[in-house]
Amino acid sequence: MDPRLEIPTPAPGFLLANERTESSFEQIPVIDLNDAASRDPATRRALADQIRDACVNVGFFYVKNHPVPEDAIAGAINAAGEFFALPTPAKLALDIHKSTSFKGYTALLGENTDPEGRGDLHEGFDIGWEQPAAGPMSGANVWPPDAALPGFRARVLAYYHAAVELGQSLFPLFALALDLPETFFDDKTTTPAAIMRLLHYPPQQPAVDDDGRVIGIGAHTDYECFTILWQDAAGGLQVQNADGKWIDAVPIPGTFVINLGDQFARWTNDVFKSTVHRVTNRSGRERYSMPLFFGTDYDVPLEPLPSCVSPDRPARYEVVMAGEYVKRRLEETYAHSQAD
Ligand SMILES: O=C(O)CCC(=O)C(=O)O
Ligand SMILES: [Fe+2]
Repeated sequence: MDPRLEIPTPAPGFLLANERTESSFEQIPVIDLNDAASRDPATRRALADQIRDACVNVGFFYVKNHPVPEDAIAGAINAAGEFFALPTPAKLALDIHKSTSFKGYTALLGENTDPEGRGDLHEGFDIGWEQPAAGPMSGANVWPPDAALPGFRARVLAYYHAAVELGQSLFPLFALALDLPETFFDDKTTTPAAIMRLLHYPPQQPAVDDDGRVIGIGAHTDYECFTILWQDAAGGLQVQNADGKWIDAVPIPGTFVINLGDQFARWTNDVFKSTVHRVTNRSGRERYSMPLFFGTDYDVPLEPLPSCVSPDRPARYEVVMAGEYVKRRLEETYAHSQAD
C-alpha cells in the first residue's frame, strides 16, 4: 500500500493555501495516463498526486499512454499542412477578423501575443464546437470549401473530438489533485469551452528576429483552464521557470504537452501555476502544432476555491465569468492586427 494513504488527509484549506512550491524547475514531468481509468480509488489518487505536483511546481507536464489515436493526430496534422499551403487569398477568405467569435484564419504577424513584441511569426486556423452554446463566444466555425480541400473538415473534427474527450477525462483528475470530489467540474463543463488551433511556424530567419521582438509566438500564458498541445518534432517550445530561465519543452513522440492556463490560476488563487511560454522555430524547417484550449462553460464564475484562500493568501483576482474573461483576452490579442 502506498504509505501516503496512511497519512490522515489534512483539513481542506490547510494543504492548498499553504502549499510549498519549487517553481525553479529544470524539467517538465512526464505523467503516464494508463491509470486514469482505474477503478481503484488509490490508483487514481496516486496519479492525481503526480498531477498536483506538476500543477503547483511547473504548470506544465507531458502525458503518455493517452487515448487519442495516432491516426486521428496524423489526419489533422496533414490537413493543417494542406490548408497552410493554400494560396493566401483562399486563406484570407476565412479571415478571423470577419468572425464575431474568433473562428478562422490568422495570417503571419496577425497576432501579437506579447505586448512587447511586433507580431508573431505563425499563421493559424481556429475552430470551436460545430454547434456552440449561446454566449459571448458563440458563433459558427468557418471552413474552406470541400472542393478546395477534400476531407479537411472531417479530419480536423475527428481529431478535435478525440482531444476534447481527453480533456473531459482530465477534469476529474484535476479535481482530485485539488482535494475536491472527482465530480466537482461536471456541472461546470456541460458545454465546455474547447477552442482548437492549427498552427504553422515557418522556419525563422535570424534577420527577421534581429531585434528579438518577432518570434514564433511571444511569451504569454494561456487563457482557459488547461491546454492540450500536440507539437511536431521541430521543437522550439520553451517554458519559463520562477528564476526567469527558459526550459525547453522538447518534443517527445507519443505525448501531449498539458499546460495550465489563467482560468485555473484564478480558480486556485495561483496554487496551480499558469506558466509563461513561447515558441521560436529555429529548426530550419516548417513547424506545426495543435493546441486545444479547454475551459469551463462560459457562464461559470471564476471564483477562488475556498481551500485555496487563507488569511495568509487572500483572494488575488476579481470574480469574472469564464466567457467574458476569454473574450476579453482574445480581443486584446487581436487588437494588434485589427488596428492595421
Ligand atoms: O505551438 C506551440 O507549441 C505552442 C502554442 C501556444 O502556446 C498557444 O497557441 O497558446
Ligand atoms: Fe500558449
